[in-house]
Amino acid sequence: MSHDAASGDRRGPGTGPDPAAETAGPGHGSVPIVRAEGLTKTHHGEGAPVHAVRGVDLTVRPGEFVAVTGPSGAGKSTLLHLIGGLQRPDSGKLWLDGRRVDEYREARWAVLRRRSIGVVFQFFNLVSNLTVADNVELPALLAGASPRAARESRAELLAELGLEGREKSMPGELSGGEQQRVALARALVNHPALLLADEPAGSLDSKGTREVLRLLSRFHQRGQTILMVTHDARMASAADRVISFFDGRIADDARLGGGHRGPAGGVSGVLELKE
Ligand SMILES: Nc1ncnc2c1ncn2[C@@H]1O[C@H](COP(=O)(O)OP(=O)(O)OP(=O)(O)O)[C@@H](O)[C@H]1O
Repeated sequence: MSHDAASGDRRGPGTGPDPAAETAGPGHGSVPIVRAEGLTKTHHGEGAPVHAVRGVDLTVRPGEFVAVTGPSGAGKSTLLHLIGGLQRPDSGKLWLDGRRVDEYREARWAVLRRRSIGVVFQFFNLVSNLTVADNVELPALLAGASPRAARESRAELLAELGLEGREKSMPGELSGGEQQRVALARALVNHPALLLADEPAGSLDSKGTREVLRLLSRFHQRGQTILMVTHDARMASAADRVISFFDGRIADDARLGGGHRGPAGGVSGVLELKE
């Protein structure tokens, strides 16, 4: 990562440092991985405009596992897409690891996502004509890893995710649960500061759901920051914070007592966003 976020980016208002980070101070936690202020997004489809996200303020600190739940159409996926730069907000500000990103153009977002944000979707979105190994190695190579390093990271992750021996399989030959584990490996291969998961078990049976839940919890316990959209109360209960989203707004934001509470501060230097 450049030193922008850590030292304060002085390039002007469009790229300035997160004021929350500047005022955080010792004992108040480290630089948030995500900070959104007044984010809004309206979709203009066939019918009337849909106000999917209506002024969201949100801070996610390093190591947190945050679940966003709410009824269908509440705007959960839109919020996730705004945070991952897959859609642009109409207004509001967004900082990732202290760096102002809402005005980034697509090329810059692409670099940021490749290096620092892992994304898993409900329907896996694997490249169907690439092997499992190539699906996982590709983002590492695109991010500049040597072929050898990409191979090593892929082997380590696939072993960890119980997919040893499936390297040469094509995605279509795997079960849904296995495909989602490959998608998880792909999302994590560049050690992203932030993992975004949009209904990661939404198309899996109960065994696949348990498996994804177990893996997300394991990565979280090692310090992985996760923001997950889910309908599933059991999935949400694995998080240490649950945000209820309703009609484009945060209706409730609750910390769960039992789950692992990620390191509240001091790890930004480890889990920093790389650009
Ligand atoms: N690209 C789009 N064009 C037009 N309308 C959209 C678009 N994407 C989402 N919407 C609408 O915006 C609203 C919020 O959608 P979104 O997918 O963010 O909600 P959600 O809470 O994730 O729903 P679900 O749980 O069903 O996935 C819905 O009414 C949806 O139909």
